[in-house]
Amino acid sequence: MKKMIIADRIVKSFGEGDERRNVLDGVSVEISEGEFVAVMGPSGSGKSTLMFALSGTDSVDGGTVVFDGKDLSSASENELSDIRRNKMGFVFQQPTLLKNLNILDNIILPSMRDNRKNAASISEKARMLMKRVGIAELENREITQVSGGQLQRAGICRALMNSPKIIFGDEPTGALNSKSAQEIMDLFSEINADGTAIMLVTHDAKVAARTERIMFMRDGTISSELALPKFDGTDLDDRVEEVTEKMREIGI
Ligand SMILES: Nc1ncnc2c1ncn2[C@@H]1O[C@H](COP(=O)(O)OP(=O)(O)OP(=O)(O)O)[C@@H](O)[C@H]1O
Repeated sequence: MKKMIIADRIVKSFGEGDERRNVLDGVSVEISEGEFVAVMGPSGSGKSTLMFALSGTDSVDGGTVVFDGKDLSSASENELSDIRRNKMGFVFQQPTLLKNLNILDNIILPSMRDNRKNAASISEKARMLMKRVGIAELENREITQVSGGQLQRAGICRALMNSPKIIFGDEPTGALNSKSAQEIMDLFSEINADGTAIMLVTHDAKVAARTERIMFMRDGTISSELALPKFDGTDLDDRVEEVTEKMREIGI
């Protein structure tokens, strides 16, 4: 598969003077088109920082990140926001939806700001996605009138509006009960089966077990990886056991 992200020895530091330290300490990562990967590791090991660096959300202090052939460190702010808007989708633990807008309007808002498409086709696409993720009947609901799982489905719709090449998820199931979390993971598996790459930061072995490669971070580096076959929906318990065993082995 063609490489979509090639990060070479990236360094990201925070703090001043003696306090300054490398939160990413020379990390090299490659993610292929259509790949489904997870990043695990202890709190503070640099997982979210890695995600923000690979997505061009944050600049790096050393090394390079090439996304879809473009070196992000030489891209202008406009180019970066263009790439993020058109080629990447973001899903967070708590979807950042606006209280005074209904579900549909929240989903279409970022696309509406981008004037290149017309409102009717944007709404049509949003309704198609809402149907696909099982929230078609909720388009007029306020965001306070739906469950956490339904809200996350809306967040996923919003992330899919521009048909991204990759979805970055930072603990996307972290605020959900286990049933909703598994349903959201079913949805991610389907989205990935359609060809969209997904990178999830997670503490949850059940989430990571759905992916095909887990990168384990420690102190700003990737200390080990675990490769798994593509998930076909059948052997989740065995996969979770394999991931849990690996976590035990490396002391997470
Ligand atoms: N903007 C920032 N300014 C200063 N320090 C930061 C900043 N962002 C992250 N850090 C520090 O970098 C380290 C790594 O943070 P990061 O959020 O990447 O960890 P993580 O592995 O995702 O942790 P968690 O599992 O708790 O979310 C932490 O020590 C954090 O305090």
